[in-house]
Amino acid sequence: MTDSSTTPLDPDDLGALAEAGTATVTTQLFKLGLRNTFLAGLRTYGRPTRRMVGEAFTLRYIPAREDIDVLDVFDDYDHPQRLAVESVGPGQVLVVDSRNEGRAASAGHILLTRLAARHAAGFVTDGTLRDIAGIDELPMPVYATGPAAMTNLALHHAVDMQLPIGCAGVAVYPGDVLLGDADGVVCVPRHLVAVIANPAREQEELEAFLQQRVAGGAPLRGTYPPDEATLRAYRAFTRPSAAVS
Ligand SMILES: O=C([O-])CC(=O)C(=O)O
Ligand SMILES: [Mg+2]
Repeated sequence: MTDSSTTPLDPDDLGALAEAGTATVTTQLFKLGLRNTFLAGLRTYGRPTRRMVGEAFTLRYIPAREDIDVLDVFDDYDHPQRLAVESVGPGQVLVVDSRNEGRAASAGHILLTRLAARHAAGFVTDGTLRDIAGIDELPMPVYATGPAAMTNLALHHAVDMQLPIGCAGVAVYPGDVLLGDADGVVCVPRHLVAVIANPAREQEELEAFLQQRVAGGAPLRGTYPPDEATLRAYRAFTRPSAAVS
């Protein structure tokens, strides 16, 4: 296993991923052989002004048991769910393994309001959320499968944090980078962030050019993927002085 948890992250690389978006980033990871990086089936909530990008802070739920998971356990402020919310650092994304179990919520408006106040970059669960109307007003991006009113204790037992988890069928290691946009969330293994940042930026710029050509009436043949003539036109468009020499 690659222990990349200490690989430094360059803010410029994170910016490049955020600009590129999840579609381009999943393609870049696919080019490296990684096919299972997209957390499928999640919806986006909140009113963020920017795309979600940040390192994963993981929290794991296992199934609740009636004799252990009673409402009184929340009297303990050090309950792992509460502790996780109060431990996430600025710019980190709290990502919860809820086992795709949506019949009880992974969190609610108060916990996610606190997370936003701690300047977290976002919240991701493969389960559901309660108080969804309030959550949808938060300035922080939130991803979940939908709403459910029942509190998490009914079916979830928060057991540990900052260990590798599965979320929506994808392995998420603490410190991996989660990128979210309107398509959903992709998990970028931390050591690959620097590898794909520039290629992702280049793919995004080229595709913006191709998109304009197709919108202007160009057929797919010769344009998408671009043939030599289209690539020459692209280079002339991006570097006019280099193209004439
Ligand atoms: O009990 C819960 O699941 C948490 C909750 O409602 C909230 O954070 O507002
Ligand atoms: Mg609530």
